[in-house]
Amino acid sequence: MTQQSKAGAVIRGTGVVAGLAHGPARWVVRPDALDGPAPAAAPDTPGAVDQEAVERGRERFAAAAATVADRLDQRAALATGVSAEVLTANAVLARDRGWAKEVTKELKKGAAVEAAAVAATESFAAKFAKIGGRQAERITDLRDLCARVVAELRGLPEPGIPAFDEPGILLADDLAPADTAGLDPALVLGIVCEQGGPTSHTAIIARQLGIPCMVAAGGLSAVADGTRVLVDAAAGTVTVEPEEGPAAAAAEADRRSRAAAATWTGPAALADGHAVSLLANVQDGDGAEAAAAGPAAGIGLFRTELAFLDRADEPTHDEQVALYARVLGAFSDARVVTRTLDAGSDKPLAFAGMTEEDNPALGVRGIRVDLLDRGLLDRQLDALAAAGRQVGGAQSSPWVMAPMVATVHEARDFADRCRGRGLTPGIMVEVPSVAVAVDRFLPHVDFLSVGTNDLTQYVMAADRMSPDLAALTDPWQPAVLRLIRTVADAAGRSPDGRSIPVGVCGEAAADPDLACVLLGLGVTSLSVATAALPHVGAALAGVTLQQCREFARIALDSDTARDARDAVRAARG
Ligand SMILES: C=C(OP(=O)(O)O)C(=O)O
Repeated sequence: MTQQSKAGAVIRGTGVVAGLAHGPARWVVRPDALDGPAPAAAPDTPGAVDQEAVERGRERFAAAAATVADRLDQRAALATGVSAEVLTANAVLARDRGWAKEVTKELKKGAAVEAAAVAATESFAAKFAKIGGRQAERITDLRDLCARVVAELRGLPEPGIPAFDEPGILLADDLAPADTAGLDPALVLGIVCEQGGPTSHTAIIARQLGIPCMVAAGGLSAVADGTRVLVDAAAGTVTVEPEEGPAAAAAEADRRSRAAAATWTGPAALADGHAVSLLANVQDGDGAEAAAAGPAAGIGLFRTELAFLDRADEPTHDEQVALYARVLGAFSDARVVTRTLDAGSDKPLAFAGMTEEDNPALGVRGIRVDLLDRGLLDRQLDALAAAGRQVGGAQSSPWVMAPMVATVHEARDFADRCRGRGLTPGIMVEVPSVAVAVDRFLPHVDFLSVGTNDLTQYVMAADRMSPDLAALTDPWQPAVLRLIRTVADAAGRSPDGRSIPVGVCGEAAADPDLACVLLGLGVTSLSVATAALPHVGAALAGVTLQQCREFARIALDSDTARDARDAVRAARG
C-alpha cells in the first residue's frame, strides 16, 4: 500500500499552466481495464480457433468501440476550440481499423474480447513509446479509450471524472482528453497529474480553460482523496495540508491576479511607465513561434539541449542551423538569447560523451563538456553564427550564453570563441563563484543571465530534484536574493564604464511577486515560460519601480524564504 503524505509535505512536478489552487483533492476514477473477474487471456499454446467466438468477439468490440466513439462525437459537438478537436480526434482513434484488426488477431489466439482489447492497445502503446515524443504522449489517450470500451463491454458506467460537490483539485495518474475536455473551471480549481508531459492533451486543454496545472508530479499517489492541498503550478509544487489561512489568502490573491492576466496583452511596463523587458523561455521552433505570437518582447532563454534530448548522435551542422534560424527568425527584430548545450546532470545528452558520475549536478555539465570534447561547443557556435547570418538584421550577431561557468578563465575563453565568430557572448550566473567575484567576470562578457534554479541549488547545497528539500531550493531564499543584488549592482557600474544587462531566466522570474522583487534588485530583464508571461506582465503593471525596490528591501531583510514571500505578498496586497 502507498504510504500517505504527511501534513506540510511538498510534491514536485512540472507546472504547465501557472497559478495557485487550494482545496480538497479529488482523484479521477480510473478502474483498471482488467479489474473484476479476469477475462481469459490468450493461451500460450493456442488450440483450434473457435471461429464463431472470434466473430462474436469482433462484433462486440466493434459495437462497443462505435458506442464510445459516438459519445465522444456528441461531447465534441458541445465543446469548442481545442477541446472539440481533441474529442473528435479520439472518436476517430476509437474507430481506427488498425486497432480493430489487432483485436481480431488477439481473439484468434483465443483471448476473451476484453483481454484482446487490452492486449491490442498495449501493443500500440509499446510502438508509440518506442517512437517517443508526442506520439508517446498519445498512449494515455489510447489507454483511456480502451478503458471506456472495456467498461462498455462489461455494461459498466464510463470511467472518468468524479462528481465535484464543492470546488477542488483534480488528481490523476494521467488525464484522458475525454476527461479534460468536459471540465468546469468553476469546480476544478487545479489539475495535477502524476505522469504526462508539457505537450500532453491535459496541458493543452488546461491552458485553454485557464486551470492551473502540473504534470509529472512523482509521488502524487500518496495524497489521499479529500486531503486539502495547495497547488503552486508556477513553482511546480503541491503542498499537502498547508497552513489554511496563508494558503487560502495566496490562492485568492492569485485568482485576482489571473483575472488581471486574462486581460493583459503587453507590452510590459510598470505602473509608473518604466518599461520592462519581459522575454520568453523556449526550447524549440514551435515554442519560439508561439512566444512571438504573444506579448513576449523576445527570447531570454533558448534551452538548446532540450531540443536534442532524444538524439543518440550529435545533430549535424545543417540540422542545427535550421533549428537556430527558426528560433532566431521568430523574433527577427528583437533579442533572442541562445544557451549552449547544458548537457549533464538531469539532462544527459547521449552524444556529449559523459560517463556516469556519483554526483552529476556537481560534475561534468554545461560548459564543462569542453573537458571531454571542445569540438561540441565549437560546432554549436559555428551553427549559431551561420543561423544568425542567414536570418540577418538584428540577429546577425546572435546573443549566446554558456551554462555552468565557474571561473574567469572559462568566461574569457567562451567569450573569445564567440567574438571570433561574430556572436555576442554572455554567461549564466548559476554557480555562486560567478556572483561572488562578478566584477572579475564583467570585463569579458556583454550580458549576464541569472539561472535561479541552479543558483539556488548551489547556494543552498540542496538538490533541486529532491522533494524533501523543496523549502531549501525555494528561490525566495534571502541568501540567493542577496547574491542577485550583488550581481545587479556590479553590472550596473561595470569597471570599464559599460552597463551590462542582467536578466533572470530561472523559475523565480515566473512568480509575479518575486518578479517585482527582482526588478527592485536591479535586474534588467525577466524571462519566463510563455504561459506565465501574462501573469508576470499584469503583476508588474500594478506596481511602481519604487514599490519594487521596497519589496526587494523587505525580502532581503527576511530570515527565511517563507518570511520573505509572505512579507512581500502582504506588502503587495
Ligand atoms: C534557467 C536555469 O537553467 P535550467 O534549464 O537548468 O533550469 C536555471 O538554472 O535557473
